Amino acid sequence: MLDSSSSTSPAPLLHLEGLTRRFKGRVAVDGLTLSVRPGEILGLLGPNGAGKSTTFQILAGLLAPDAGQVRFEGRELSLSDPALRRQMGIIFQRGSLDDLLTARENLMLGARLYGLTGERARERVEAMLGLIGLLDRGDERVGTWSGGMRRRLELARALVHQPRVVLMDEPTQGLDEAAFRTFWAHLKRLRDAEGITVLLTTHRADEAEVCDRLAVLDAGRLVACDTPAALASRMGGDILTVEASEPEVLAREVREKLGVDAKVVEGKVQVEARQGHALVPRLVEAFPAGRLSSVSLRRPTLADVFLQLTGRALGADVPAAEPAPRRRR
Ligand SMILES: Nc1ncnc2c1ncn2[C@@H]1O[C@H](COP(=O)(O)OP(=O)(O)OP(=O)(O)O)[C@@H](O)[C@H]1O
Repeated sequence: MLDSSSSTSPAPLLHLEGLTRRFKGRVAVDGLTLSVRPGEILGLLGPNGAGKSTTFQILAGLLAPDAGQVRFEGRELSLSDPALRRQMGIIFQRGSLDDLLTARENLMLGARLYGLTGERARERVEAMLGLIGLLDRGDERVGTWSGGMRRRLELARALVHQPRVVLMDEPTQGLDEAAFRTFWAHLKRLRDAEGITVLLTTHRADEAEVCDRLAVLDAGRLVACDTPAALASRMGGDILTVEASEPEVLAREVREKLGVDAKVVEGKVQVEARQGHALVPRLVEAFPAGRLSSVSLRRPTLADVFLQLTGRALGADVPAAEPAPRRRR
């Protein structure tokens, strides 16, 4: 079962059933079935080309699926249905703020687009500015703002009409570590304050770690869906990484001499081992001085989980001409 956490789950707010989209015969999204629970932050995780943006665009009503359906609170809805649109807030990968307007004006514009006017609109604009910690900056034009402040404002604008679901396509793309952390602190605060459900796309392992659940996509297919902790626990133990001048040769020798499964990942020899610390001295003893440039040990990340699930690094693109691999279990 791909969605291994579904048995105890509440009724889904949003349910995708067999969503499929092809481009010139090539399948970008391949029979995607996925439930998003009320109040959760669900991340669609996968490398470039996995089908995340295509899924986002289908849900945002920008692209028609070739097959499949979407249910909102159990009702089948067309993705262009205004009733569904009003329940959604959307943040696109490329920002869409008006640089010549102030933060308040940008939010007011967002409110008006969804039919909010007068005192109600003003109340929502002020509440949103407060929740993203920018109340005292509201009268500044946003053209000069940092990437992190702009993303927070986009988040506030997506929520100004009180949607139930927020869709975000790579929301923290290009943000530095500090801006990334601040964005997520505000996202979680807004989720709690407004009771929203969030579906986002990401290819960042650090962003995947902070989602409540992850749907792992590879070549348009769902390969796993679970909490980050449950996915990480699928890895047997520690990750030992060895840098050396001839990694392929070293990996073969490590397999032969130590009887462990060593492979080359992004130019370094990598071994997954239950007792990683016990392997370090064996490794150093087995190879003469100078063969190994460095040896390091760490806990597995979601990038390692992705590699194990798909045989592909999260940072790598899905090759355009490659036929979709067979589904793994
Ligand atoms: N408009 C299009 N025309 C043709 N092929 C497309 C189009 N949009 C997406 N594709 C192809 O569909 C596949 C999935 O792309 P998609 O953009 O959904 O992946 P992604 O996981 O979002 O990657 P990225 O993070 O790079 O956006 C890729 O092979 C891509 O080249």
